[in-house]
Amino acid sequence: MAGSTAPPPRIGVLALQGDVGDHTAVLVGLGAEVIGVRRERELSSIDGLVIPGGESTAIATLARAVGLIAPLRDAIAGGLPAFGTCAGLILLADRIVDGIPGQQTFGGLDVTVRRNAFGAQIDSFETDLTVKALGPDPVHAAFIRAPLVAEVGRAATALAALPDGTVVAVRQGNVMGTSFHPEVTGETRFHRYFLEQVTARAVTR
Ligand SMILES: NC(=O)CC[C@H](N)C(=O)O
Repeated sequence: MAGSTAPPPRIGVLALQGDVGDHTAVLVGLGAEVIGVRRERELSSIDGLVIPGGESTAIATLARAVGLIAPLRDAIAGGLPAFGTCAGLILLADRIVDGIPGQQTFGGLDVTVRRNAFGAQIDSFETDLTVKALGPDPVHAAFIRAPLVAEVGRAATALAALPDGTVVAVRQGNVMGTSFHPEVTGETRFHRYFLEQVTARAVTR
């Protein structure tokens, strides 16, 4: 903001496993201050949280090992803006199918997500998507052993779908998730959109 003296938003990237560096690079490029989150105490100093892509089962197992599941769940339920890509979307979903037995999520999105819904790693693909919330230019999206949103609950809103209607991006208030990885294709508008939500919340607090 021109003439603004507000400090940059401080964004935590959950740094247990996954493409932490890709998200960090995009966020830093957009002017955010970024810290890696590995401990509960780090949650109290951040204005927003990004959950990277990677392997949701591994991230959940590590989060449990460091005692982060309940603190993350509480922080997100308490209004901490959160943005997850791929495995991050899975971890933000209230419900998952094709998880491993007992797989936990942090929740925040009233959706059911199906893991590995497009097949194996080798079936990964890239495509252009229309995302109205981000303007007219298509988003180039990379789907890497990606989940899909099988059901959008009443509290959540679809942001993007594949041509066959499969929902691949959702938002619910301050929580947003994408099946794909904008952070690996040079796409910055999702992160920008997220930072706008973070800043708007900081201003109204
Ligand atoms: N690229 C990704 O984040 C893949 C997600 C992974 N298949 C999972 O279930 O967690």
